[in-house]
Amino acid sequence: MGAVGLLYVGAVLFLNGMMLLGKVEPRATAIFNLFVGALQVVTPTVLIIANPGRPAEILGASGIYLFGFTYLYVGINLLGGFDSTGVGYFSLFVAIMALGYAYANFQLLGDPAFGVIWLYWSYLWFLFFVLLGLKHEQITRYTGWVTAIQGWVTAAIPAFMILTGYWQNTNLIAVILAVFGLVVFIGLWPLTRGREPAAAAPSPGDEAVGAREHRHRPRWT
Ligand SMILES: NC(N)=O
Repeated sequence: MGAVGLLYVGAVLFLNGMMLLGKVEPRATAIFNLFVGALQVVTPTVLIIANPGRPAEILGASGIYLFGFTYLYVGINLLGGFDSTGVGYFSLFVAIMALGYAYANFQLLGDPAFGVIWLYWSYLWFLFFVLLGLKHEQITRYTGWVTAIQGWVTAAIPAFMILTGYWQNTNLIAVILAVFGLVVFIGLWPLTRGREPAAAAPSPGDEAVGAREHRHRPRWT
């Protein structure tokens, strides 16, 4: 059941990445955050109720709320136009907790591939903290790319592999993911630097351009 939710996590991360890259209007993205946020609160609740007395299942399910609440929080923030610092500092909490879940996957649950995936999520939620909590908008484009790529690599593809029975040899998958993450997320840094969208405040002669930028820029930063 967790894999079904994870599939749609892939979609919401992809959409959020596209929003940060200025491709999707923030309020349109907000609605899908509400869908997936609700799904990722219902899913662990059902898993916990269905698995009483199974600590490993409950441990696995407990982490899903970190993300369900993130997506609900983002969706409501974007629709209401609220300040992003709450989501930003909640993301710091998620980034720290994700290190604990990475450890649990490596040491307690015997799933090194998901250990690495939790490290990816810790990194991404730390970027959300820097972007939304500390408001360092210069990493918007970098964060957009990392978010969209993680949607596929940490969620949609693993979920589909689990659902189809191809999620095997998790030691090998862990090594591939670790190398991929290091190469791509370091390589993206110089490629995305200095290529942020123009500043939000347009000059008086730029009204039409400024209005267009404003429509497409995520207002959660
Ligand atoms: N599991 C996540 N990142 O929603």
